[in-house]
Amino acid sequence: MKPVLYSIKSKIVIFAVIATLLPTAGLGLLSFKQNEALIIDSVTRELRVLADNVNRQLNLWMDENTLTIRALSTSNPVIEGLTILKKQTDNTHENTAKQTQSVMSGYLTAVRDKLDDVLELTVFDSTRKIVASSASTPEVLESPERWTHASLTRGSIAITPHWNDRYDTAAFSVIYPVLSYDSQLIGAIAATLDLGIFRNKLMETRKFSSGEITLLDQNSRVLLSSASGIDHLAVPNPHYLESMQILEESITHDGLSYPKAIGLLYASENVPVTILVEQDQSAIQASWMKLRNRFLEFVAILIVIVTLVALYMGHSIVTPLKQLISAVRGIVEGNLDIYLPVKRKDEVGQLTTIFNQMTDALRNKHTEIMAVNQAMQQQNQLLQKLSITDGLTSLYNRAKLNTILIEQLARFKRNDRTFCLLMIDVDHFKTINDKLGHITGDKILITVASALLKSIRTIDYAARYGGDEFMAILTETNSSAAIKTAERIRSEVSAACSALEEHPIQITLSIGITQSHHDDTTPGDLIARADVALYEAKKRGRNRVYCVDVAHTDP
Ligand SMILES: Nc1nc2c(ncn2[C@@H]2O[C@H](COP(=O)(O)OP(=O)(O)OP(=O)(O)O)[C@@H](O)[C@H]2O)c(=O)[nH]1
Repeated sequence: MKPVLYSIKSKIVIFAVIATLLPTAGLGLLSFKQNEALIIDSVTRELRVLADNVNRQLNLWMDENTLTIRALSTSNPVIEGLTILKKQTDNTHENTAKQTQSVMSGYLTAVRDKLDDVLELTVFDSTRKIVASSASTPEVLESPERWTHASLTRGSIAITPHWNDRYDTAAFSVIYPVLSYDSQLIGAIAATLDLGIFRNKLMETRKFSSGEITLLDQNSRVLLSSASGIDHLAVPNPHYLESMQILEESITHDGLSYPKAIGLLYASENVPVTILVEQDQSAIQASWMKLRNRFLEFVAILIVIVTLVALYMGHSIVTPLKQLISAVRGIVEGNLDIYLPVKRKDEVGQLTTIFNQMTDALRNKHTEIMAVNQAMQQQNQLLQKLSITDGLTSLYNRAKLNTILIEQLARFKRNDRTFCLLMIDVDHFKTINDKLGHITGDKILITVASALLKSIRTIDYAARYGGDEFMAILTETNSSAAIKTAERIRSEVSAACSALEEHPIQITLSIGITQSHHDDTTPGDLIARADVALYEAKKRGRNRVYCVDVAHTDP
């Protein structure tokens, strides 16, 4: 049996699977690559929109607070208080100064209490000395050297956002100049804003995206984050610090909010903070993996379907082929009574039809050949019979007689079983012929042959030696028994010829007999002795039997 791999069915299945798998896998890989790029692109776009949104919110928040503090810087209590203090400093009225400071502090406290975003309000005089504050111990602001006269006249100074331990929140201070009614710089007002309040806005913005938003200070430390569990002032990994320089570029990194993230850094316009937006990369990968698994499932199902179809196709080809092979084997073994039912109209059906036609033709030819064979056999048998038979009498002919004598001689030498040869001649047959004609002569010869055959046993042989001469071989018979048989022949023949319907005739026979001798080597030896015996019978007056092997009395 050949390996299964070489069968037509296996080849069809292997081809079908390869033909399905190669293009599907190729297209799948291509589409994965494109999908991956599309997903990353789409996530980056979403993060950019989110960062834009946060930036806008931050600007709005800053604008609102700027308006409020600007309004405060031009409020009467602040301007008048600073004007009074300036004059009192000049005139050194200490009590009045303290009273004015106290009034101003009360005013600032009242204002701060009304503003949710403001943690603390502090007023400085033109020498950058604190004169009033809403806080009992005002925040120590950055070195006053930074807010020089020139810088204040430009509008405002923003102090870098930082974590304020006292208020336990991310704070952001802004300083605005205070001008007198005649536009002289008489001091400044500093507002410390609560960035923590902005977290609610971040959370609102985050509703529209699955990304997390984190605000970083200028040292890349966390000020505020929409994600829970992020410590303030946590320092992101050094990768962030590098990324700070690559603003607006999406990066994949060890995230702050997620183990692996796609993130975007964005510099805020009005507030000196960096906006970091991040999205969980594993979630993106999970959706990609889900897509990949769907694709693999699809490919697996496709391969199963293709394999089943290929198996069915292979089966539909191989099964009829196997039937044909088995039928052809049957024909080779000689069974022509085979018919295969034609169930299909395709090439296999055509092949089956042709096969049936071929077996029909073979059957017909076989029948013809068998008939011819039989006729030939009959002819052969006839020829064989004719070759050993005398045409007129149907007795054995001379050639067969010769063969029988050879066999009998051999047998005699082998078993020492004596046999006798009788040479029989119709007396005066020429005269009969002449008188009655050859046709009647033939009938008489046939009658003599028939009577001869009746007179001997089935184990004996009778032959026509030629003309009116016949031979009889009596097996396992000695001379005396042969003489008796010869006499019986004579009387049988005589009786038969006398009883002929058209020409009853008196027929006599002369018979010469010899027994087998041990020195006989050829049939001729026996025939010669039988001939001598016949001659002697004729000589002694015909119508008698003479045996050379027994003593006869003289006639
Ligand atoms: N009708 C017929 N006659 C045959 C046939 N064969 C030989 N004969 C004739 O048989 C005769 C034989 O005669 P012979 O053998 O000469 O002698 P006979 O007349 O029998 O005389 P004896 O034998 O001496 O008594 C011949 O006339 C042959 O022509 C045959 O097949 N048919």
